[in-house]
Amino acid sequence: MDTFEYRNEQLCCEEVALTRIAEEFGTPTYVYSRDALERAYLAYAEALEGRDALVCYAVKANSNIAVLNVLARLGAGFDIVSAGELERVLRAGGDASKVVFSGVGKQPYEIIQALNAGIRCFNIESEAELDRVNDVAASEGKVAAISFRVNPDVDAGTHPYISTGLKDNKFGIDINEAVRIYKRAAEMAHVDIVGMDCHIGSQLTEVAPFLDALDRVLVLVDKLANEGIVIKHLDLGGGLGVCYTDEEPPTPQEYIAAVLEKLGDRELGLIFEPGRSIAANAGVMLTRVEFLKCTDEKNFAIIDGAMNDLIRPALYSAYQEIVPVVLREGGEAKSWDLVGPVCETGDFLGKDRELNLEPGDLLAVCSAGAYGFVMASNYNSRGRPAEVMVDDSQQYLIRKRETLTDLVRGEQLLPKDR
Ligand SMILES: Cc1ncc(COP(=O)(O)O)c(C=O)c1O
Ligand SMILES: N[C@@H](CCCC[NH3+])C(=O)O
Repeated sequence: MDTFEYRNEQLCCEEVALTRIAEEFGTPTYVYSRDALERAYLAYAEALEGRDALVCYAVKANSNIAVLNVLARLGAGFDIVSAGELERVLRAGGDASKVVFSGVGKQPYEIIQALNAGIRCFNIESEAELDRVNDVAASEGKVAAISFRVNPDVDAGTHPYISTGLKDNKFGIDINEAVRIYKRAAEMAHVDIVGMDCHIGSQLTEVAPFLDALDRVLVLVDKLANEGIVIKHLDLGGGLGVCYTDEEPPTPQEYIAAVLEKLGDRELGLIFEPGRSIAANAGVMLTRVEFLKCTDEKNFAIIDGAMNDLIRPALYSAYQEIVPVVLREGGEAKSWDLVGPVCETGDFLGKDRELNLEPGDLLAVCSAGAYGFVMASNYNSRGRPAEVMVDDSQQYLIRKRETLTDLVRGEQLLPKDR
């Protein structure tokens, strides 16, 4: 079954017509399919069956606790980048011992929280961060399990803003410095070296850059072994791309098969941190056409979803398919720019889209399950959208639309006498 498909001219998510969701919860609203999330996670888990391996879903891609809970119930681990994400994982019933903590700027309070929760491993991204983790663990009377994120200096062939494995990116330690830094860490009393990780970028559509990075990382694993430092697990990060339009990225099965082939009979535990490839195509954002405005130059469809709700088109010129929720007979398709109500010229969700539109039409912005709601903001004092999870023929509100009260929560006026 395709997750999102037309039945009787109506776009459905699993067994639920999206018009029903718009009627009940309004627009803009994010809609996720439980089944699609589960299938995407299981594609990784099943490809790794029988191995010492963990699939740590990258929480940043979609951190709604209902989404995390669906994955936790399947036994997923989680890749976090903040204390906030750890809190979400724990509230969602995630197992702390399957959590890895990535990110270049972990704060002392975040390290303490993660140590006390009993996470599996800190993915350390600099020498200064190594010192901090060791000091904080010492002050807590603990030993932190650590891995270094190595920057292998390979070109992931993706958008420059989401490429992370090049020398001039801020991520990870320089691969040429790694032996020295690992040796320093081995001398420290409050860290325990367990792994090595790398993550070279996001939305990769070829296996080759992953394998290039793996080659370089394996050379390092062997060099360390010669120094008596044993790497127990390799964490290859996330990054596998999805189809937004006509991309043909490898499937998780193909990607993992290629990795396993390269690893041969090495005894290394494996961790993956997929985000986008689990969540992106499990979700759409519903939005409604408010007005149509045609000039000599352009046809604008003004919709109720905007860059604050879904920033990828404005930020990366990302293309996401936009399709009608109800297919219309009659009328003609024209080319439209789909623009939101935010006061920015860059506020568009799609440009030059051939659509047959009338005011009031519902549209679905596709592939919006990852890096959608999580990157939403309150810019222009717009409340963030609702989120709904579909499970077979049921729809569940998993995050309420923000109200005007939510918008000013935590703010206060200066005292009257000032
Ligand atoms: C360290 C790390 N792990 C995992 C991910 C998830 O990546 P993706 O959503 O491309 O799978 C990211 C984001 O790119 C990341 O920075
Ligand atoms: N937010 C990005 C991906 C960033 C990946 C996080 N390291 C996107 O929408 O494509």
